[in-house]
Amino acid sequence: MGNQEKVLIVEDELHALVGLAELVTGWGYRTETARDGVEALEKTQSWSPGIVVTDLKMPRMDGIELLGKLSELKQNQAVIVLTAQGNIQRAVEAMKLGAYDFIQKPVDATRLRTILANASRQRDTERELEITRRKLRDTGFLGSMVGASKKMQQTFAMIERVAPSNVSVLITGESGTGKELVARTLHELSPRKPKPFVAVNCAAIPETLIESEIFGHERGSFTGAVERRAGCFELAEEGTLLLDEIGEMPIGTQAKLLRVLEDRKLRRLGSKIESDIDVRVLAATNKDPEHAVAAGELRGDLYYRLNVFNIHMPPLREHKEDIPAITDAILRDMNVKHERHVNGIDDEMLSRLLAYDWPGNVRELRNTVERAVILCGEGYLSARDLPPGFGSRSVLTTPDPSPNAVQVEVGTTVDEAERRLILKTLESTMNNKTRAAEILGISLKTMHNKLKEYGNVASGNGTLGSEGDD
Ligand SMILES: Nc1ncnc2c1ncn2[C@@H]1O[C@H](COP(=O)(O)OP(=O)(O)OP(=O)(O)O)[C@@H](O)[C@H]1O
Repeated sequence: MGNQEKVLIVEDELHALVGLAELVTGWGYRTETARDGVEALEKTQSWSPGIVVTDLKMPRMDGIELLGKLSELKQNQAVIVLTAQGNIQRAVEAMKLGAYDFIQKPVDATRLRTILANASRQRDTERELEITRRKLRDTGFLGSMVGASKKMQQTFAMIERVAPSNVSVLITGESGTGKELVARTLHELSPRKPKPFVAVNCAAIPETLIESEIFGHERGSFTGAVERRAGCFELAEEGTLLLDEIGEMPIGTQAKLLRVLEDRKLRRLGSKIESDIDVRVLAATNKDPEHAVAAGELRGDLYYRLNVFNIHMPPLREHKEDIPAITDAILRDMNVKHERHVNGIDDEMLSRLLAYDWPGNVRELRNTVERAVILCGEGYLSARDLPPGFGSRSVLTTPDPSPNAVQVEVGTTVDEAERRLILKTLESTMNNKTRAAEILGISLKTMHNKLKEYGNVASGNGTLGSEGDD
């Protein structure tokens, strides 16, 4: 066979150990041996086997403990467990802990050979994927994220480092910098990938509903709770939950959230029963979390619980060198979305994009390019396809009253004047509600409530309470 896969065989019974090692070496694998879990751990560190075949019952450290330690180290070995006859529960336990497969003793050589061949094939595929991922990262891609600048490469490295584990991550950065995209990428690169990713925007949900939205409720637990409803935690079971705009969550709800995170147990509103949960929790905020803690908007203990790792997204103006590549990726998306055939952008447009400060960050770039793709349709985008007045001023930082003025005649009610101002500001931010709320000095929650009043219902793709980009 000539397979050069490295196989570590762990067995306390010397006779069996030697026999297995000879067998496996005879099939063309490189083998090493260990007499218990402790020795096996040392060998995995120094020799990096792709496959570990281990007995369960051993002195010092047994097979189950070894499995746990290996999965903590995240070296992704395929672990094949040897179990005593009739001890199927232990085998099931091992599979739950991430073992690749199990085989009963006395070992059937044909079966072991097949399992090893399959495990080795799977390892090859994983390695190829890893190489492709690394190549892509070197050229500036991580999942759907684009960025070859030093700042983005540092972010990518951090994402790759923390993605496979279960730790909480607090993602900070200005609005539109890609915080939600980071959360999705963390999920995509984690073993939770096949399970749901649920995002909930805490600012977009009225205070009275937020607890039921997050924790779920039983029928009749409050007025309006006509039927039992699963909350975000349950929807994200075994997957990942992003709590967006965490600083906007009411303080009382923060206390309940902290308890859920600490106990890993959940009780729906109005229920007496607690159930175990397995959800990885990520949080995002565009505020400075330390200021939010100092201002009493974010509980300090919750902040420390969520901020096990911090990923800070830089504003686009600090990594403008990524603008061409990000624009390219957006163009490809928009061609598909709007069935257009745009090939690229011309030099003048590119220099205009590079000269601008992008207060709305990548979201603003995305909206600008989308508009241009719709207008242009095919060939190359040119400066003509940019919005009127683009770049001559920053609509978001220094509003110029002339093009964005709101007409308010005497006799207009205060409510109506407010409505016009809110809608006009929203128009100037290309429907970016977070930016508009910032400009108006109101909370995002108030913005959403107002829009609901005006009959403009917030939409989002799979995001509960999302403000939507487009
Ligand atoms: N590095 C990137 N590469 C490609 N697209 C990006 C990148 N960063 C952000 N985007 C895109 O920009 C848009 C805004 O990103 P996202 O919604 O993740 O920002 P955010 O920081 O969560 O914003 P907010 O604070 O307003 O919720 C999305 O369409 C996202 O796909």
